[in-house]
Amino acid sequence: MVTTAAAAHKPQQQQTRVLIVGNYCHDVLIQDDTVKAESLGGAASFISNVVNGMSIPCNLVSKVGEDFKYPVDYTPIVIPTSKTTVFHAYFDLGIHGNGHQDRVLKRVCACDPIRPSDLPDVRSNFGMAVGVGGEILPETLERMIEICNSVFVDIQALIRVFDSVDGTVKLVKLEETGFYSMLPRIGVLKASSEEAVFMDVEEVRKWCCVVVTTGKDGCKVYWKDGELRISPFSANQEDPTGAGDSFLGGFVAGLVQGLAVPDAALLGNLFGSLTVEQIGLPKFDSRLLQRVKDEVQTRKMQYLHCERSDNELEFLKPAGHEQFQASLGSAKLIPPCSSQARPWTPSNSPKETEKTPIPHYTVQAKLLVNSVYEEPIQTVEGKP
Ligand SMILES: Nc1ncnc2c1ncn2[C@@H]1O[C@H](COP(=O)(O)OP(=O)(O)OP(=O)(O)O)[C@@H](O)[C@H]1O
Ligand SMILES: O[C@H]1[C@H](O)[C@@H](O)[C@H](O)[C@@H](O)[C@H]1O
Repeated sequence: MVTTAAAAHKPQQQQTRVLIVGNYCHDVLIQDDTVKAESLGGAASFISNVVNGMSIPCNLVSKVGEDFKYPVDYTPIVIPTSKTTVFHAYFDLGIHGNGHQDRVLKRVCACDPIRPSDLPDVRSNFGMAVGVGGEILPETLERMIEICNSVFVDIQALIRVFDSVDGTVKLVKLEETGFYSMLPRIGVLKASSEEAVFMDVEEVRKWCCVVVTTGKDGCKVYWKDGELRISPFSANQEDPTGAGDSFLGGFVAGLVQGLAVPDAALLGNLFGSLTVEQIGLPKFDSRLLQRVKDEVQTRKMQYLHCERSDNELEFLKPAGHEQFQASLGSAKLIPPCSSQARPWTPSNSPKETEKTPIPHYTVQAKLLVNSVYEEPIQTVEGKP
């Protein structure tokens, strides 16, 4: 893996494998002025969901307020003087501003930033800077670079700014942020295709690996000397929320287990495709997860016949990549252990007369159909 000079000089303490840094949040999905669903959100929750699903040990640093309302595997830091970060996602088809194709996001509450002193005093193999609401500060990323062998960054943690009146998420150019000079010391920068236009990919790829996710078309990996398109898996999209986060979780899960970049990106595409098929935080079927883990083990055995370096990202497609893709694709076809009712989705917006039963699609999300939701939707903290 990419090892930074700073990391190489640190005393080798016990390592946890993956350190995820970013705030949990409350997601509210809205269409036609109605709350359609609420879910645990934040890139940290989607990524840990995948990494845990793949049985990879990790540690997570997140801040929430006392109003935080979901059960989670990694206890967040509770800030008594702050509220949990809240995002409202508007799926109204009429809204297409600000480069968002499928939804407009508004941050209506923001919890405190994560500071260097909040990070554990223990080395990690992979650090993931995955903020959603501006909680990753330049000094936080600096500290992550010091304590992690390789740092993966979601560009959304770096380039989001928030409208001072209604919290609408806007993006700024990466060069204009205080993070730009750190690029040579990070391992991978991940962006969606909408976010990628806010950086000069040709410039950034000279410094670190760039992965651009392209929705139903999969993703593209750029590095100094080359680029590769990685094929998608087909999916019936219900809700795009968190697809990029789950992609990053799958990608890192693959790399942690020693897969080459193209194979790890396939795993990212797989988890991205599984995520868009459910609303909010997805619940992965246990048989599917087992099969994916088995396929990864089989793939690793195939690597034993190839000469590979242990401390650098391997970019070239290893022999058998297409077979690995087919195996993961067939894992996706395993019927789920239990069938699920079809919930509300941005694309199948329910008619007034439809009475959809409330489905139990994930333990950590609840669905409000033609809502009996009584609290007013806030557009900005403290304002109706
Ligand atoms: N409709 C789809 N069909 C199949 N795979 C998809 C689909 N949408 C997304 N994916 C997978 O998920 C990955 C991430 O999707 P996308 O590029 O939309 O990220 P994103 O815009 O960052 O998502 P979000 O902001 O909602 O987390 C893609 O690279 C792809 O592998
Ligand atoms: O839960 C979601 C998810 O993490 C998205 O990737 C992010 O863009 C949103 O801000 C967040 O509310």
